[in-house]
Amino acid sequence: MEEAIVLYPTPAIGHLISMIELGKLILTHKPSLSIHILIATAPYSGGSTASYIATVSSTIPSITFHNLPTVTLAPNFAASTPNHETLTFEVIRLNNPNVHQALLSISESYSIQAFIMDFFCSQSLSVTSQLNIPAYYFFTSGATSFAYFLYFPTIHNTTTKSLKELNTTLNIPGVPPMPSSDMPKPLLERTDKAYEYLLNSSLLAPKTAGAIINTFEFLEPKAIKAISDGLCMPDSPSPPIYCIGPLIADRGDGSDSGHECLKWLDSQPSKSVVFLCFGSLGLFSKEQLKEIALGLEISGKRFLWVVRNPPSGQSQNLALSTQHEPDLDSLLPDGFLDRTKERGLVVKSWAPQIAVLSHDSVGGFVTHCGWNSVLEALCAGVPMIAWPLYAEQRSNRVVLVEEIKIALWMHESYSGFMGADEVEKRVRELMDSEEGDSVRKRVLILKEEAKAALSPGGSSHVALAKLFESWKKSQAAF
Ligand SMILES: O=c1ccn([C@@H]2O[C@H](COP(=O)(O)OP(=O)(O)O[C@H]3O[C@H](CO)[C@@H](O)[C@H](O)[C@H]3O)[C@@H](O)[C@H]2O)c(=O)[nH]1
Repeated sequence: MEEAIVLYPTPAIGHLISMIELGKLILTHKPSLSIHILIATAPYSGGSTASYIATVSSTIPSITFHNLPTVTLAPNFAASTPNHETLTFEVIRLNNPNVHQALLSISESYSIQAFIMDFFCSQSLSVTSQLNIPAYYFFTSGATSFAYFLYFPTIHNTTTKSLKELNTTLNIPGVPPMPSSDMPKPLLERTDKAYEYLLNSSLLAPKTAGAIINTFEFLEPKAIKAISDGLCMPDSPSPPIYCIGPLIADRGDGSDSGHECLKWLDSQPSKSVVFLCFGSLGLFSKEQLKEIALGLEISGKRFLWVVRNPPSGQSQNLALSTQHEPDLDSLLPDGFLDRTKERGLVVKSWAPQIAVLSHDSVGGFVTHCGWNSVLEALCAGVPMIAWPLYAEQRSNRVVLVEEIKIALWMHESYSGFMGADEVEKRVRELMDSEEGDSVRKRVLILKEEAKAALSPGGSSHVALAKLFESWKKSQAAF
């Protein structure tokens, strides 16, 4: 019987693309395998993945997508939940019968070697253990985040308070000193449903056959060592980890090449442009957009800025529903576009980020610190300014600035507001100062190390080979 690997990403673009890239990577080394990818209904919109999936589907015959039947959240569920992560967990929970059915149907024609699920899909472990299929986590953020997720049950057991009340610095093996308030939002509140789901994903880690992480040894050596030494799960056996990254989307189809912003970049001097883009979901208030505009204007620097409409109603600064094109004239200061037209371009809603970061004219990146954005900048050798917004991005900022030293810190007010003077100061600092030079040099070293990690004999290449070996062993064990 032909052998297959089944992948189960969460539908969010920041999770789904790197999982599909993992499928492609597996195929380059094991072309005889068949890759099956289960796609659950997206609980919110935020970055369309349809054209990317269509391209993969039509160009790589060994990858088959299985759209799981649509599940419906209870009425008012979305409105009553404080975190978008909870919506994802709920969709995954409701999909368990569909996953069960899909696995049964795939196994009629294939021998399933492994089931690789997103860390957020841990509830499907009950299905895979019932069917005796070895299951692995795929962790789409860095090893440092994985280290604190593994340690999270320990933190949970040592206090009855919520992290948001602790106001302390957490000392977690392999993790730089972490202010408790910089932990991911769903971990801050004990009564939050997402807290319970994430705690459960952490507790279930020892039941997996291993965890695949989108990082590489040189990038996060301390976290990787601490996890491998079992320090992050003091009370249970830690799963083996496979750091196979960096995995970033390969947009080799050239679909982005005609975008107006790339043509504009062609006319800008080398390394002169600061790119500002805030992930698949990031939104700012109108007041904040105005401050960014003023900061960019007084900085005198060239810029390319992706602007979206401000949040409305329940959306908590996140683009969880379909976005309308922003009306730039009403959102930005009077005359801003005209005054900066020689050196700046504002793009509405979405830019081809990977192509932009790889363009020679781009010299800096103001980012929300989503892990894919970080890896994409690193692979392009572009230094960053860290402006975290949601999910685990505040802890990523600590790691990027304090530990890896490829980003500058942006200092927000207590409410999270960033004044024009701060925007101006950091942009100038990145482009013109010694601090900027220092992060630029460091990111170029990491760019080379990333390539080396993926090359034959490199750490990620070796980790992938070990992962393939483990499939044989887990098959034997099941
Ligand atoms: O205008 C845009 C905006 C985004 N992107 C792409 O969208 C992806 C965004 O991914 P990421 O930077 O990781 O941000 P999120 O979409 O916010 O990703 C979620 O998933 C990540 C991986 O787990 C986490 O690190 C983040 O905090 C979490 O919010 C990247 O590939 C970007 O290149 C574009 O191409 N154009």
